[in-house]
Amino acid sequence: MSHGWGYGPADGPDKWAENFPVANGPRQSPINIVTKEAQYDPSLKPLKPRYDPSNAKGILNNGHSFQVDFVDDTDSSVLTGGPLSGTYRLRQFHFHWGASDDRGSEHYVNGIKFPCELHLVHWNTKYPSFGEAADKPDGLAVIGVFLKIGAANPRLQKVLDALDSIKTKGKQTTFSNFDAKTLLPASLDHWTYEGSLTTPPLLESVTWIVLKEPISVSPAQMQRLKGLLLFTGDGETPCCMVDNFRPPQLLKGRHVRASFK
Ligand SMILES: CCCCNCc1ccc(S(N)(=O)=O)cc1
Ligand SMILES: [Zn+2]
Repeated sequence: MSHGWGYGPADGPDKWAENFPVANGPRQSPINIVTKEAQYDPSLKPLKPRYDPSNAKGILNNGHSFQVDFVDDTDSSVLTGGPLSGTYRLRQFHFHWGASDDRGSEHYVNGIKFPCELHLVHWNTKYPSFGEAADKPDGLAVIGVFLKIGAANPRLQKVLDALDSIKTKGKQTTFSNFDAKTLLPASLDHWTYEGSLTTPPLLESVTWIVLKEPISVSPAQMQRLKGLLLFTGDGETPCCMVDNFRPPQLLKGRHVRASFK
């Protein structure tokens, strides 16, 4: 029994507003980033991700992506700087991807799609927990990183190698000693805007920080992502987890700022 939403014709993004009316709200994500309209903001501070590899906890197939979860009961893996005031704790990271390499990312840049997009999810420690922060306008901060087809990325390997043990929905396994910082590109130049979760409950609580520089992924590495299954397996016909991305949403008057000239 799926949790009511997905990415298929019957339960996909065009249907989400039926159960999650905020889908038509004023600050929905993702968006198409039109770089010429992004204003350079010199007041944006350098982005400071400080992650402790020992906080990595587990890896889970949640039925619509897979996520690597982190221990977030102390300030040992945090994000500060950029547009953020205060301290945001790393909670999890996950990916969105396509059935073919011509699509997969959630954000576009000047209409360009990437085959995959990585999201590192953080919550504002002014709130007592992720759950408390998740529905506050300044509750969450997500770093978006584009993946571009090219040379194999050795830093993805440990994550990809773990996928064989979480092939079906609900499966999870331990995943320890992983430095999420190694998934970030050399440059932390970014675009930033106020938006939302890109999956239900689509809460308008996310300060988005989308990095300009992509990281690489090889076609073979992309293939391994596409091998993940949606279903628990028993009885249900297995179906590959692909095209788990929401299309770009209306800006509705929002402005995107750039941290670079
Ligand atoms: C209140 C419970 C919310 C659970 N939902 C988590 C979640 C985190 C990040 C994103 S994303 N794709 O915007 O980074 C979507 C959904
Ligand atoms: Zn995401």
